[in-house]
Amino acid sequence: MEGELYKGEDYKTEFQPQNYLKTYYAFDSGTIAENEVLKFNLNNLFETFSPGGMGGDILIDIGSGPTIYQLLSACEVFREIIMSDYTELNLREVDKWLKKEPGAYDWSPAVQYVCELEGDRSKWQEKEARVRRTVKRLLTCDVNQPRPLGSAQVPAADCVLSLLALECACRDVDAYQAAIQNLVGLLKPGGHLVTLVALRCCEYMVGSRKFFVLSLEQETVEKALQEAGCQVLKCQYSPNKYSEAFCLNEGFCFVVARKGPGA
Ligand SMILES: C[S@@+](CC[C@H](N)C(=O)[O-])C[C@H]1O[C@@H](n2cnc3c(N)ncnc32)[C@H](O)[C@@H]1O
Repeated sequence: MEGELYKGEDYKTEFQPQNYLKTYYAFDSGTIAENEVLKFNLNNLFETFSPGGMGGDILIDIGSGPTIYQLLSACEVFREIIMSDYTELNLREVDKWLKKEPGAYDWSPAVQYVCELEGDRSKWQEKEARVRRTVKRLLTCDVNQPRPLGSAQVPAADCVLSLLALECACRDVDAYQAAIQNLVGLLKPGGHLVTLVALRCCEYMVGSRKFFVLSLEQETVEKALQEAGCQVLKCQYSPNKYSEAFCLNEGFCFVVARKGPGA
C-alpha cells in the first residue's frame, strides 16, 4: 500500500462513504474475509443486546460512519438511539437510508442475517422499520474532545457503542486513552461501553485513499478501559483479518465494559 496516508481532518474531505460501504459491507456479494468480519461483529452484537441482556433508555453510537448494521440488535432493547460521526457526508449517507431515499445503501442481507439469528429471517422489514423509528438524532462528534458531542444536549447514556472508530481517530495511545475517557464521560454510572477494535492495524483503503490506523494490542484496549474506571466484562478475540488489499490487521476484539461508580 503506497501513497499518501490520510488522517484527522482529512476524513471530512477524503473519506467516501459509498466506497467504504462497497468494500467492507457488500456482505452476500462481497469478499469472504470482509463477510466473516461482519458476521463476527453481528454475532457479538446479537449476544450483547439480546432481550434479557443489556438494554435501557439511551444508546449513543460514536463514529457511526455510513453504517447502520451496528444497531440491528440494539434497536430491540433501547428506547432511543443517537448516531454520530465526525463527517457530515457519513451522516448524510445514514440519513438517506433512514429516509429510504433513492441511492440509499441496501442493508437487507445483513438485516436478514440478524433476523435469522433472532429466529425469523422473514421479519427483516419489521426490523428495518424499528431501526428507523429508534434512531432519533444524527449528530457530529469528535472523540478527541472532552465533550465528544460538543454543545448538543444529550442525556447520560445507558450504553455507548463505538465500532472500528477510535483506532482511526486517535494518533497515539495517549490520545486513545483520552478518547476512551471521553466516551466514558457520556455514560451513566453503571452504563456500558461496547467497542470493536481492529488489532495491530496500521492502515486501510477506502476507494483509492489510504487512511492511518493506530496499531493497538488487546491488552492496551483493556488497560485503557480500566484506567478510565471501567470493569471489562467481556473481551472476545477473533483471529479474523480483512483482505490484504484493503486493510492490514491481525485480529479483532469485541469488548463490553461497565462504568464503575468512581469513574
Ligand atoms: C472505519 S470507519 C468505522 C465506521 C463504522 N463505525 C463501522 O463500524 O464501519 C471510522 C469512522 O471514524 C470516524 N472518525 C474519524 N475521526 C473521528 C473523530 N475524531 N471522532 C469521531 N469519529 C471519527 C470516521 O468519520 C469514520 O466514520
